[in-house]
Amino acid sequence: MKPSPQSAINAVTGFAHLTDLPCYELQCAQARVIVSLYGGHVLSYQPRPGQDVLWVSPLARWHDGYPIRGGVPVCWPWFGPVSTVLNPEQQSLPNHGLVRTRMWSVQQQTVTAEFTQLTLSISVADLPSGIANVHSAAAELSLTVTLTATDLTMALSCSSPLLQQAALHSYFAVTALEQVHVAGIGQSYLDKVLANQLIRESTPVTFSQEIDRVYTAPAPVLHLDTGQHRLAIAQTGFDSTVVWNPFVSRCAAIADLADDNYNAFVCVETARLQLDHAAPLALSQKIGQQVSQQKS
Ligand SMILES: O=P(O)(O)OC[C@H]1O[C@H](O)[C@H](O)[C@@H](O)[C@@H]1O
Repeated sequence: MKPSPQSAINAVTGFAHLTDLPCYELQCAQARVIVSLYGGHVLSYQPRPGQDVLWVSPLARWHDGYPIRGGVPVCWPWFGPVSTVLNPEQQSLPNHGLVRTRMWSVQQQTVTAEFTQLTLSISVADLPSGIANVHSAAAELSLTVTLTATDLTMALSCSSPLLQQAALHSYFAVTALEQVHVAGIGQSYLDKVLANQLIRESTPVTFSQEIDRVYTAPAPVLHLDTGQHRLAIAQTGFDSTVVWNPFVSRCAAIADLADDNYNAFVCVETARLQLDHAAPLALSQKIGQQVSQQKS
């Protein structure tokens, strides 16, 4: 099929202040996405010019082993501090897995009039023994980013039946933190601020304190009002959704966040966290605007 002049994929260098970062730019109609090869990391999603749905920290770095703060980090094959189930030898291993700080390669590019799609992949051979005992060869992880005129889908997959966790750790830009609303997230969560206490609460999540929650029964489609956008976040292959905002004191303690940056984002993270059995991974998050309620 002859590609539409409005759909394209181009290699570009740099995004915002990360001027030497190798990236790809996807376009479809008015929509635009930037994907970094470092981390296999979506950095920007503009459904229309000038309106970024995602947020990247002005202090984000990518050299010296830093994961990029913002966008959509890929957490794999564990989430948060590594579990001793995956890491029985208790090696010193980074938060959120191994692939946020590695270079990925381009596997496939597809450009049509209806969508633009880029697949990145990475091969990981140095899995800790709790994963490698189940599957000793290198594991292949791929991220397929599909942009249409109306939505962005990120699909993370690993066909090996591994004991594996994963998350698409999206940082959404917000304009008024106190008005941010997440609908469909459910009423039960493990509160990481309270040592993983299980809480059941019928009131909606609000962001007036540090929030770090693993929601255990979220709906397949969440609705996020960021103040600027009303977004539908569709999830597949997940067992949890993590909601995070560091608020004042935790934000001040994080080196690659400015002190007031907690006001600028909330994370809504589509996650698979179970460690009960080894299985292939197919996790996706699709971000679309609720057109009927879109704010100008
Ligand atoms: O600082 P990072 O390793 O990027 O993690 C940032 C945050 O990610 C998730 O939201 C976790 O639930 C939080 O506990 C963690 O603080």
